Amino acid sequence: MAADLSAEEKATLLKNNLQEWLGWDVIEDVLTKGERPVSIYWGTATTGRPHCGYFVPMLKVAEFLRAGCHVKILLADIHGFLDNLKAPIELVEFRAKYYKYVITALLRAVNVPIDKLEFVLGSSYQLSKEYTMDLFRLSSVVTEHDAKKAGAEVVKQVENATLSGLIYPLMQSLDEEYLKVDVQFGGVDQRKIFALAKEVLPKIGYKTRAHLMNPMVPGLAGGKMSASDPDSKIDVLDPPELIRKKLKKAYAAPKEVEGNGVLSFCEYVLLPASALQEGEGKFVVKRRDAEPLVYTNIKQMQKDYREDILIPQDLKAAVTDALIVLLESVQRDFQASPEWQEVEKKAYPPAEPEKKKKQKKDRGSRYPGAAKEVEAQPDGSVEGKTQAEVSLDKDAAAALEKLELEKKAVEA
Ligand SMILES: N[C@@H](Cc1ccc(O)cc1)C(=O)O
Repeated sequence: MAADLSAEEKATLLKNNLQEWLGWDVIEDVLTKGERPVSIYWGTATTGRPHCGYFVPMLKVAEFLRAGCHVKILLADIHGFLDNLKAPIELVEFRAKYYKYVITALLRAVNVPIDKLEFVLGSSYQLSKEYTMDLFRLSSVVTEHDAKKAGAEVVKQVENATLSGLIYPLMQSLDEEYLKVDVQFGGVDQRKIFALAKEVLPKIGYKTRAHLMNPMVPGLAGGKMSASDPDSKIDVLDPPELIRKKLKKAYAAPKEVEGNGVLSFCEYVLLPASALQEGEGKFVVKRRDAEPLVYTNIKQMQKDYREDILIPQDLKAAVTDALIVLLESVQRDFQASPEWQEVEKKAYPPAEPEKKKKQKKDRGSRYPGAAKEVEAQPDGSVEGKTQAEVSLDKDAAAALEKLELEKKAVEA
């Protein structure tokens, strides 16, 4: 398929739906020479459950593959560790496995052939002697100030921040060299890390790469994505009824195109996904008392939406149906894979039993303060930690306990 695309057509595909790119000449060079495919990587820190928003970078990955690129997906387990110090590395590794299953299933759901896709686990090379020494070399040419600035939009910003947040952007820069790619792809939130990589790799004798950036797409459900509101994200394993419920709450004000997550999902996922299948993207919106609306591009959708021809209710219903179909495919893969199910249990152990056990113990405690310690606020936060952080701690504790038990079982 890619063989019949000209260098120009490939460039158009690569740039489609991007917000920004840096160092395009690097790509241009490889494309015009035409001797080998452009190689690109996208990295993801393996932390919380990947949600529907992951379709957005995946559709870009699909376009890269279609343009004949060699694509690597970095399952950045060590970055997950650096960003969530509470999570033991074993847990983060299980999450990396879980991410691999999800990403593969998302790509399958949009019919992307993944033979030219390569998964790389961060810890498989980031602990080598060479990498470690290069990290030290980088740390000797990057100031604390610049490392901190680079991570500002990506690394979790906390009080009494640890050194891990400074190591994170350095490693992300180094990954470009070790993954032997021409390009790093990511959201525009990665921009400052990309700029750091561009500047500092030559200082330790490596070449600079090109950087491609996706816009930040508003969340599908709810107004803002919020950790304390579980309804603000749609998990890839959410059942249809829950998807319907969450999408009902989605923010889609009549005639308002800006910040409209439902329209954005059409622009960055549903239209490109159908374009991959049929050559030309097509999205159909059924209406109660009128002919269906058929769209092949987002401009027309936005225009109709502004003019209230395409109304929120019909748009939401159509997106809900399309999403349910996509996720049905993902969930079928999940049901068919006992290995994936096993990994899911280990990567995200249910926090509930842990909580009950703790409270029971605390009730009998001799220390009156102890029971209060685990009391959650209405928003799920505990002692200044957000609900997400709290459940991460619980996940981590539960997972660690399980691992210990398993280790003991193996030893016995
Ligand atoms: N910073 C990326 C993850 C990442 C980690 C390492 C990389 O080399 C690339 C990307 C994120 O926000 O998820």
